[in-house]
Amino acid sequence: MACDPDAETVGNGKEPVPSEVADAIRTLIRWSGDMPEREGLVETPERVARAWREYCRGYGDDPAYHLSRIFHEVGGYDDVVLLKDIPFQSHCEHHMAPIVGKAHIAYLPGDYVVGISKLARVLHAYANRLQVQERLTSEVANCIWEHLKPQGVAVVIEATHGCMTGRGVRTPGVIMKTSRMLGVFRDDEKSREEVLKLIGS
Ligand SMILES: Nc1nc2c(ncn2[C@@H]2O[C@H](COP(=O)(O)OP(=O)(O)OP(=O)(O)O)[C@@H](O)[C@H]2O)c(=O)[nH]1
Ligand SMILES: [Zn+2]
Repeated sequence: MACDPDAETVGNGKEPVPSEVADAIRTLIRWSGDMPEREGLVETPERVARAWREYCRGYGDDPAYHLSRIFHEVGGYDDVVLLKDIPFQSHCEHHMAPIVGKAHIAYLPGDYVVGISKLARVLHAYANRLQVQERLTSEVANCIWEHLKPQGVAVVIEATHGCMTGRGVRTPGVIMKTSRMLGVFRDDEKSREEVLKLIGS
């Protein structure tokens, strides 16, 4: 079941919800202790189904596509490019609970640069799936490494996990931080220190 990556069409009420999906959500509501037939919950299964299609629209969004329009470096700029504090939402694959945070994506150009919004698009294409934060971090870095062919990539992600706040260990305020460094940011300590200082997180 592929998702349409376009948020304008996914989850906007136009897509029919298969009856087995709505039935599954009714079962979950009943198992949670409520009555799916009561007035306020009658339309909830369809809403929830569409909401999940929207949360998971990344399955229909090819991250590499966003890096398919790259261009030769312009203006002699040969230093780090950083997109900082990119907000994102994802869902953990263990509990399907929200992961909410921000990402910092930096690269040291090789022969190519890319429109800066495309880095955020790559992030969202992977984040809008069921994830673990470590894999999300690696996937974003690897995709940029492979398709932009830079000298270095650094991806740092800081996020809170709903499965640790509203349930389970119930420890609000905890931030999980992950990083993935490739190329010069992995191999050269000075370059790594510089990019981490620029990210400043
Ligand atoms: N490493 C990592 N762990 C995650 C992520 N999201 C959720 N988790 C953890 O996944 C683990 C699943 O552990 P289980 O013991 O199988 O599940 P559980 O009994 O619900 O665990 P508790 O959350 O401790 O109640 C938990 O420790 C979660 O905190 C993530 O992105 N990365
Ligand atoms: Zn979880």
